[in-house]
Amino acid sequence: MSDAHSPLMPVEQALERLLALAESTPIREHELVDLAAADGRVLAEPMVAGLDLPPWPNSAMDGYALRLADWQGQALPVSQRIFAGMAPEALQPGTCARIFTGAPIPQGADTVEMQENVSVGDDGRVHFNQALKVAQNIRPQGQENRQGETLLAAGTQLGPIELGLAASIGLAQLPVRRRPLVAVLSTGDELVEPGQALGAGQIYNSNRYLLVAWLQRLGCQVIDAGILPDDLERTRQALAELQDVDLILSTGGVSVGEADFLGIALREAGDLALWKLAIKPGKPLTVGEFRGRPVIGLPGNPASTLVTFGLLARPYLLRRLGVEKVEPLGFQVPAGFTWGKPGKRREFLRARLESGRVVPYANQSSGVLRSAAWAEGLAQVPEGTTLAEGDLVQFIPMSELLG
Ligand SMILES: Nc1nc2c(c(=O)[nH]1)N[C@H]1C(S)=C(S)[C@@H](COP(=O)(O)OP(=O)(O)OC[C@H]3O[C@@H](n4cnc5c(N)ncnc54)[C@H](O)[C@@H]3O)O[C@H]1N2
Ligand code: MOO
Repeated sequence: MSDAHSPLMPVEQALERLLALAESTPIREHELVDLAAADGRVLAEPMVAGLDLPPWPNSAMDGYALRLADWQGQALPVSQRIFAGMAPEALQPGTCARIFTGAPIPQGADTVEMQENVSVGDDGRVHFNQALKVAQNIRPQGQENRQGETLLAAGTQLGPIELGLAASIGLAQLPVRRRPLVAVLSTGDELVEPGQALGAGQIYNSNRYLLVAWLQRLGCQVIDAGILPDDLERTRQALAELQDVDLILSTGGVSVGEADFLGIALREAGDLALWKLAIKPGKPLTVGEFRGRPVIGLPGNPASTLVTFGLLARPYLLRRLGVEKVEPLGFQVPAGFTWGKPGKRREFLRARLESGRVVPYANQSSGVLRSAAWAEGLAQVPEGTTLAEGDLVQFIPMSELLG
């Protein structure tokens, strides 16, 4: 437990602790899934090529294949036509073969000339108009990979590129870690589901939709536990219904308010710590366990939910699945703004790139989710610093966080 006067925890330390927790509760079970269903899943074993790719030398151009040693400048007759998908015969000595892109090079040929550089005589013979070099325009067998090579490490997050690569070596299914089962809880008597009428003092529950969609992108199976009422007994009942989940992920009720029934109910049968992080938005974060199940409680302000999930809960979940590289890629961009007052917390500004400079959304309140919809990424203003225009700031594209 930390009190109001304890120092704020640097985000690096929070991440380190969460990753250590993740490594102590890995989700190891595997399943085989069809490629078409494997997007967003995490590879459970190294992906090893069972064949050379390409499996045979093939033409990189539409043109003519010949054996360079057979050619002393004379026109060559065409002895066969080879389309992609055909199995050619060996090249007859003293001839060339008409060949198309992707078609196998016939045995005996070692050079391909593109059709733009030849002329075909009335007798059908092919005149090669330029100097030729052996192996030109030929994609050699195994140029992409050799049989037995590991193409993807275990722990790789699968996306369109990895799935294309798996297909290219003929794999129809891949072994992946099972989907983490995550229960999403929203807390707050003020919350109403979209589609319903708003009463006095009520707002729509936006965090639930943000998190459910995001978790699904990360390959999680989500139990949507809905909105918890600000009522201790009903909160206890709702928690009791969560069986065998890998993570209880809540939003709201983690600050110092008086209606933190989720926190009370979780503590009765678990162990929770309230961290105060040196980041803005996203200062309060609850971390612990309930009946042996891990719990992460994110702050309720929507931009705080976004930042803490993206910077902390996402890497935590990925590490539980064995993903090594869990931190988002960022790069340095000149600031298109000034920052006059050094802060105690590192600011993660919802920002855009305009003419190569970082421009923050005008209203950075943690209650304003629109700031993130407008933004292309998060720009970091380190704690204790001021910034002049043109100073470099770290920028994390939103796309790095969302998958
Ligand atoms: N006295 C103090 N007050 C607050 C502190 C503090 O240190 N001392 N910290 C502030 C910071 S920073 C944050 S962040 C918030 C965190 O609040 P909680 O996580 O306890 O969340 P709530 O109080 O339940 O809600 C905050 C805010 O977000 C709205 N909300 C909550 N859930 C949702 C949802 N599912 N969809 C949309 N909006 C949601 C809620 O209505 C509140 O407006 O505490 C500060 N206070
Ligand atoms: O940390 Mo809170 O998220 O600043 O509003």
